[in-house]
Amino acid sequence: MSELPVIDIAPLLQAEAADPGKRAVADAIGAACREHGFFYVSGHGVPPALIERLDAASRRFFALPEPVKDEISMARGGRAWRGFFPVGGELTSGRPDLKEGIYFGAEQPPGDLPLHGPNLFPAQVPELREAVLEYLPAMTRVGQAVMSGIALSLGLAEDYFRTGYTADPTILFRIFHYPPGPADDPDTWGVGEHTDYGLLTLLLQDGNGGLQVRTATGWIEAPPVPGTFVCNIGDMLDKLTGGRYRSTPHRVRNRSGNERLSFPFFFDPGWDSEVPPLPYAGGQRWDGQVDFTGTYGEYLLSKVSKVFPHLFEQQQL
Ligand SMILES: O=C(O)CCC(=O)C(=O)O
Ligand SMILES: [Fe+2]
Repeated sequence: MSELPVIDIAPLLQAEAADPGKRAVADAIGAACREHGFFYVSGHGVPPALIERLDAASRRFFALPEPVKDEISMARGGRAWRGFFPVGGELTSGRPDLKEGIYFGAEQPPGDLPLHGPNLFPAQVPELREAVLEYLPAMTRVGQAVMSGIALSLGLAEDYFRTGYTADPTILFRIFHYPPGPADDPDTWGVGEHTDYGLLTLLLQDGNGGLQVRTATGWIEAPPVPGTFVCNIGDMLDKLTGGRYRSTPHRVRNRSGNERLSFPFFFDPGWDSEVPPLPYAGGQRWDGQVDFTGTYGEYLLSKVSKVFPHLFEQQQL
């Protein structure tokens, strides 16, 4: 059993749901955000069959030989920042991670804007494209619903974010494969300790476990709970709330002996949006503010450059 709460967000997905139902969910979300900044989301409405298709297609992709996977390597994704990276290719806190993965974002036509453009999908696994393109809008809906609960919990109107700086959210989606690793090498992590940059992360993980969360009293596991996503607060929401809603460090080590897959979906402010302080609401002063000026896109670019320094130099973003 996990120490992190499971919150059924179904009322937040209903446009006409009675206020008291939404309010109770929002209160649970607010409490979880203040406690650990981590909770599980159930009642999210994403079909289990879609999740199964996504998982199966991803396993087929990662089982392909490396040269085939390299046909969609990030180097070919250019400034759009999409595609495959091999084990050790991504740095967290300056160290290579024991994972490989694929970066995706909202599917867009080619253009000059960094982190925007078409996704790279593997020709050998056509069903991956279908599953990802269905998953992104399904998760965007979940992201908006959780943000409506967060808005209510902050004393703001339910649609504060949805009609504001997440009206056209920045969506990043990744699929990670953690091969079974040297289980207890103290220096080797699937993902090293870090916090997430933005507003919300919604993580689908398979049954293998391995995600750990740093609490005031030490590291705890966030084990898989069937039918849920793990939701955690990013740095931006932490800053906006003056640290009341926590962006909590977490890390991954795959000790299962199996191939672990995870699917983090990042739900963040629009690329061109500025992120002003939250208004006075519900009798509460939200005196936090983000520590950057300019747009969310500029902030994100400065972060991503640290994770893939080589690519960043090549692409001259
Ligand atoms: O793979 C996981 O379980 C967590 C991944 C993660 O923390 C991230 O991508 O930010
Ligand atoms: Fe993370």
